[in-house]
Amino acid sequence: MDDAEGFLRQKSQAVTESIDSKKWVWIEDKAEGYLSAKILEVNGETLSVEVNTGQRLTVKRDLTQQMNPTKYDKAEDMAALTYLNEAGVLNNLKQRYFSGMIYTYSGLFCVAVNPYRRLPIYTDKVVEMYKGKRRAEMPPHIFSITDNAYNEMLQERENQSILITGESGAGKTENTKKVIQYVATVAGTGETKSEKKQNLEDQIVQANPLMEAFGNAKTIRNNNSSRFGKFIRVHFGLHGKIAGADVESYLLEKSRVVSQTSEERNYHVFYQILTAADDQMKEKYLVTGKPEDYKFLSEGVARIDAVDDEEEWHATCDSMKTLRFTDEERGFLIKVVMAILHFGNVKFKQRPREEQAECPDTADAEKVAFLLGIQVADLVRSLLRPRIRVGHEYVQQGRNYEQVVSSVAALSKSLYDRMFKWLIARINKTLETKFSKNYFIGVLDIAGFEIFQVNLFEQLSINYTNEKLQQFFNHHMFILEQEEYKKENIDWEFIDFGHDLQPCIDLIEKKLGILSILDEESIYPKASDKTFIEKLKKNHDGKSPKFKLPKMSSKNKAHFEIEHYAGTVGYTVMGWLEKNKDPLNDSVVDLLRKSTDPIIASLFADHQPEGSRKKGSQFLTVSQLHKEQLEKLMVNLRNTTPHFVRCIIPNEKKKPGIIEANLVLHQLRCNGVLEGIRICRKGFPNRIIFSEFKQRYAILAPGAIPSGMFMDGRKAAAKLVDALQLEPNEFRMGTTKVFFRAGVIGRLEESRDEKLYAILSKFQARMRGFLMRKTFQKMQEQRSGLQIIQRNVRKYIVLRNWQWWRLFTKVKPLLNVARSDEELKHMQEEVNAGPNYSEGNLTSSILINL
Ligand SMILES: Nc1ncnc2c1ncn2[C@@H]1O[C@H](COP(=O)(O)OP(=O)(O)OP(=O)(O)O)[C@@H](O)[C@H]1O
Repeated sequence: MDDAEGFLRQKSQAVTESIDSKKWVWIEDKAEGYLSAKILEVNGETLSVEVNTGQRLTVKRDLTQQMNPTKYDKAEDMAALTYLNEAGVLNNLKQRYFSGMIYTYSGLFCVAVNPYRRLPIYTDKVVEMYKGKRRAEMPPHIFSITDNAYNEMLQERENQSILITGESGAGKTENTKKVIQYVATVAGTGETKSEKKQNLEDQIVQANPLMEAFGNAKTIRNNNSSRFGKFIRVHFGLHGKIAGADVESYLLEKSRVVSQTSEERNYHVFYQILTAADDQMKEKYLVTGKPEDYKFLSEGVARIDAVDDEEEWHATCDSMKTLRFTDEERGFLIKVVMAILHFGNVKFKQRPREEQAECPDTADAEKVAFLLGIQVADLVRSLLRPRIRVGHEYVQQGRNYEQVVSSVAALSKSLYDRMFKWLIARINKTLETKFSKNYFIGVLDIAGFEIFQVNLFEQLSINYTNEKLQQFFNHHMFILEQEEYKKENIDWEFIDFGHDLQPCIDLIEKKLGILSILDEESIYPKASDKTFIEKLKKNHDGKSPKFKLPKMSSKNKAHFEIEHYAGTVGYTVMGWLEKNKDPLNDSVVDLLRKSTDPIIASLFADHQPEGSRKKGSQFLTVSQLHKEQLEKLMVNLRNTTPHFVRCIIPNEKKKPGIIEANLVLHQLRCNGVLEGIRICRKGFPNRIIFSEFKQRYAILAPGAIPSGMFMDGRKAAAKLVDALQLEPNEFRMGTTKVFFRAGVIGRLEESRDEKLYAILSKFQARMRGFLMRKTFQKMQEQRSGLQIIQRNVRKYIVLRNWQWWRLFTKVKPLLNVARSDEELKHMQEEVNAGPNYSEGNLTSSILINL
């Protein structure tokens, strides 16, 4: 794994101090989320604890959360935690994040925390490592999710989807790109590319930078924020090779085209073109090259640190080339983008004493007309005095200054929106191939649940989408659980967790629900935001369980509240009817439909002038369009096996290594991770196969399973469960596994730890005794040895000066001398006797003499 290793799985997990989890708890803290505290004393339901900051407190047991034993530290799948609680989940994510491990599983979810730094975990080598590996085999990773989806698609012959959600800046787009990178590498067509022809996988990869140039912008939270949702489907042939792709986009943020806050920017492409424009381009598109010269750009910042817009534009052009855009198509995009800038600069004035605006200087309008292929006089007239239909006749209607300015903004927004949709359709055209398509993997990159200070129509749309996606998740989880329970013949009253969300979804989308009342009011000529609120109250106040009116004291001046699964959100009704109707100046649209540029003419082909909208005709409000698109998405998703990725933004400073606990907790709540845990707790989240259960917990009831004789796993497990005296509601016996409610395994683990502790202490005591006895015996032997030595020494000291002894020591050497004289004589005789010596004899004689 090279460098990647430490960021995926750490071999020897740095278990700090092994703590006894029964003596510790988590207590809530405003700043840190949760603090660890040591229990000093238990008084019934109150605990006196010492917090890790040194502070001593008395807290109610209910307000604390149990701590997981250290062996669960940095758990790769949080569903396995003994105590599934908020504090445990937060702590686990935090510990892993600080160790550089950004991916963690939480049951069906893969949670990804934005590292805000480049990690070496997305290289081709890592792709190779994950190829064909099961989820449990490898550390958590987006590659693992993708690979599993890919293999499941091939094995089960089913379409797959990967749903990536999260707040702005949480890393959705980065992870989406990693999914695409993975499939392009693993399942590429392998076609060689040439100067002229790029291979399909490159085209799919390159679609992203192009969409980002037109659909991404700098926001306070994210320098490259996608201001639209997307569902990218990569199609595969029978043998798993890429056979094409398509993209569906959702809810582009149009308001950004005409105004931004002071720290934000318009879409990247505006700045890219202006910065990269050479003299020839400036002349062709009549632009100055300076963002500050244009009203639609002047409110925000012009540059992003460390981003070179000119370079980015070249990259955008390269992507267009890869995707085979013609010069004409590229020109069309530049023309529309620049025309919008000029449109913002057209100046209008209110005529004194008249409800009529005028355009004193048409220079900018001329540029708009030139670029859009229409006549300037027609454009100005249509803006100032549009033709509207009254009954069967058309009449010219004067417009005041505000009306004209607002219709310029609406036209600019709509022009951009339609151009963006054209761009997506154009990308799809290139990614469409003749290869046969058997399955697909769809990646959904969509904004997560939003709770802001002020929540508007946009928030309702996105929260409604997330409510549907969460229902989809709950339902899916329920199906999987049900399948497992059914397979195991478990006695269990089924609950469809998806139903929990139905009342809220009904409140929004059903007949007489919020969206249908909004639509009704949008058609009614005398309706306003106020009448809409009144109608909402009349239909839902006190009648719908999820609809509430805010308390008078509420700070954010919301008009109504919805109790979503992720929390209660107060919505402020401001311009909702207008946003929903999204009216356009039909006269200008008519002009555009007759543009000399065929692509511009095609943009508004499906537009229906307001006067000609008949009941039951194709005209759709914004909310209807969204609902329709969402329904299509849900149908698509229901036909797939889903995989869920939840991205988390760790802090608002865009910096690595910092976790803002409350921010993370809020997201865990909003993105359904905690909801998933809640569901887990309702069922039997922990399950162990019989043999493992017997092996691990037999120690708790030693006599329960007779040793030395065969007993089948189920029977043995049943006997063991019996002996453990578990409540009937705490477990279920399946056909291969025992299922437990949340927390039961934790208790068993604790008892097992206690038992092991007792056995081990006994064992240790015995061993210590044995060792001590051995040491004692040795010491005793040493003592008697010492005594012998001492006795001898003492004797020697006494003997040393005894006269007889001294005489003996002196005489003894003399005895030796007499003996050696005799030997010498004997040898001499031998020598004299003759030369017949053997070598051995000689040597021994010499040695003796020596
Ligand atoms: N896995 C990652 N590795 C390195 N940096 C990352 C990773 N994920 C996110 N980032 C950093 O965070 C920034 C924001 O991520 P990204 O644009 O994917 O967020 P997002 O959830 O798509 O936000 P938005 O909804 O605003 O588009 C990226 O530009 C990148 O700098």
